[in-house]
Amino acid sequence: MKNWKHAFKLDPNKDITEEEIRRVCESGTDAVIVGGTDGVTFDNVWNLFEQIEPYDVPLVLEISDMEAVVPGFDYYFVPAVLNSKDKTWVLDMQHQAMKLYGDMVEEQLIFSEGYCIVNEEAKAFRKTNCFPVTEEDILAYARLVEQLFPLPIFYLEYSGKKGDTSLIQKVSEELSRTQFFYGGGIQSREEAEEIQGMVDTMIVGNIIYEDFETALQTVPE
Ligand SMILES: CC(C)=CCC/C(C)=C/CC/C(C)=C/CC/C(C)=C/CC/C(C)=C/CC/C(C)=C/CC/C(C)=C/COP(=O)(O)OP(=O)(O)O
Ligand SMILES: O=P(O)(O)OC[C@@H](O)CO
Ligand SMILES: [Mg+2]
Repeated sequence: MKNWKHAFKLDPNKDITEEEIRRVCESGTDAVIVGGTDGVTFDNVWNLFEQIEPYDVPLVLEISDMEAVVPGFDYYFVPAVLNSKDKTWVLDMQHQAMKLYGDMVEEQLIFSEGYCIVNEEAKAFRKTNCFPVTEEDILAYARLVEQLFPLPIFYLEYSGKKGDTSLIQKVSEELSRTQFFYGGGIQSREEAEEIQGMVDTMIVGNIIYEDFETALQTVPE
């Protein structure tokens, strides 16, 4: 996982053809993450799982709903939304889930992600009742995840919008042990190349559903 440069995020609540799934899995991406903010159910996660599982690519479930935890994935990522106003999204959901699934959790398979959601228009920002963050806030969250908590992954989430590259670079400089995930608004090979050098892992989501051929071009050669 440390060496993942690129991952596609497939949304269980969006339509994708079998042929597109094949091309995503064989694109050369380092991983496929299944995750979304709304309309994620056991059935639609299972449906994607069954279609992706036959391929060799590492397969991750990013859990966004306790009812939609499907067994069999290679890894499980659990978000904690650091800039949420509600403790629910930072700790309580995870606490509740540990009551339900705690005895099934295999430590090697589960990774927590410290999310900082920057784009105020993003569904996840609204759903998890986030407060707007300044550059100073973001850098402090990165330090928190690196030095104080620490968590294995810091996820700078712009979902739907491209982030500020000078800020991405500054975040990168704060992180050494923590894996730096960036996601949001990557819509071309050029944008992917620009961001690639600054982050450990870039996540490409919506463009898969908007312009499939361009999405495939975001995979580094
Ligand atoms: C049975 C079995 C195999 C068990 C395995 C055990 C296991 C791994 C248990 C896990 C236990 C656990 C700790 C679960 C976590 C529970 C949970 C629900 C936590 C809350 C997660 C959370 C904070 C979700 C909030 C939403 C969020 C941050 C989602 C991330 C994805 C994201 C931002 C997607 C982008 O949004 P999108 O939907 O694409 O938006 P657009 O449509 O606008 O594009
Ligand atoms: O959908 P986009 O904007 O590519 O963002 C990817 C990912 O960070 C969403 O969680
Ligand atoms: Mg999306």
